[in-house]
Amino acid sequence: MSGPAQSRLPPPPAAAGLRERAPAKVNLTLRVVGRRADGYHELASVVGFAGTGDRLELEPGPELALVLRGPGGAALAGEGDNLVLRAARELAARVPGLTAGRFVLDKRLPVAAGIGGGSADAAAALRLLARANVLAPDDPRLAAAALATGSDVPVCLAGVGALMAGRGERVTPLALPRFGMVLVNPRVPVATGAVFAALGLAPGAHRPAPAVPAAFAGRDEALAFLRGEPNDLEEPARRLAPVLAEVEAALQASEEVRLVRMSGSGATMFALYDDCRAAARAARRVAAGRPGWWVKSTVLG
Ligand SMILES: C[C@@](CO)(OP(=O)(O)O)[C@H](O)COP(=O)(O)OP(=O)(O)OC[C@H]1O[C@@H](n2ccc(N)nc2=O)[C@H](O)[C@@H]1O
Ligand SMILES: Nc1ncnc2c1ncn2[C@@H]1O[C@H](COP(=O)(O)OP(=O)(O)O)[C@@H](O)[C@H]1O
Repeated sequence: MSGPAQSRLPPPPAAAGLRERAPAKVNLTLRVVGRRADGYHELASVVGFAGTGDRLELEPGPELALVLRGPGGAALAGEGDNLVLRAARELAARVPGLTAGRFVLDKRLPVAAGIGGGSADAAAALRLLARANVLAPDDPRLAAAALATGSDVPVCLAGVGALMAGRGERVTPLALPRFGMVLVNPRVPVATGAVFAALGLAPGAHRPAPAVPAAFAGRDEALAFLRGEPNDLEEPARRLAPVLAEVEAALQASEEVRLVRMSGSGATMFALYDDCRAAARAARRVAAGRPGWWVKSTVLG
């Protein structure tokens, strides 16, 4: 594999390559249960995946390259290293002779939004490289490359509902009921590190980890659990992004909504509904008169 190149134009011809979806990650709960000596925080988070996300293609070949497309492609083009390239390099460092190739990222998710868009892209890159190089999905080098790329990449690599623990390296699958869901991002980017810093937890601190059921009997049982387990990053994120109060109010205005909460370090908020039609109705109402916000009606699970 030779050095990476990153470009936006010209658009490539239709790739005859491999394709993967990179779904948005949603932290349904997020408890910060400690802070390690290295500064990272220990988490306990129930994570689900949306029916919406980015899309990534790979044309296998000797060169590592990335082409950015889609509504969010331009914004990322000016940035330094993309997480797709970082993940590929982390895997190449662990798999001698890895065949890489040209990635084409269709960037649809808002960036720095608490829904792990970059982590989902990195995980999709690892899945594509695994397919191109005939690596087993449980090859430990994939897990190691995922964690070296970012704390959220292991759960995105699993790509199923899960309890995420530690810095993000412990992922235990957890079947979640299906919900209609609306994601709203007010287009205010929030840096993950800044939100953890604003939490102000002392190094070495410990809090009790929540007891998480092994399974949920249905939506009502899941909601009863979720309502009792908040997102500990929501309060510091609200201080950094006061617009979150407006987002919450807009989502709470629907009579059909079952739960409204922030995902990850924000500023995307999610709302859950019993079905897709209720979610679509709510999304239309929230989007009306707010052209600057990203509002997406989708599903959880
Ligand atoms: C908060 C979460 C919840 O799922 O999601 P996002 O809001 O980013 O989507 C994740 O833990 C984010 O994971 P990720 O975005 O991969 O974070 P990383 O790149 O590893 O770390 C970014 C920075 O966040 C802080 N960080 C991250 C994870 C963690 N468990 N403890 C931390 O303290 C550190 O300051 C680190 O330098
Ligand atoms: N493919 C990518 N998609 C999104 N962000 C990326 C990507 N590659 C690198 N980044 C960088 O990673 C940071 C975190 O992005 P993202 O994963 O969208 O946010 P979050 O961790 O809050 O969910 C961004 O600020 C951006 O600079």
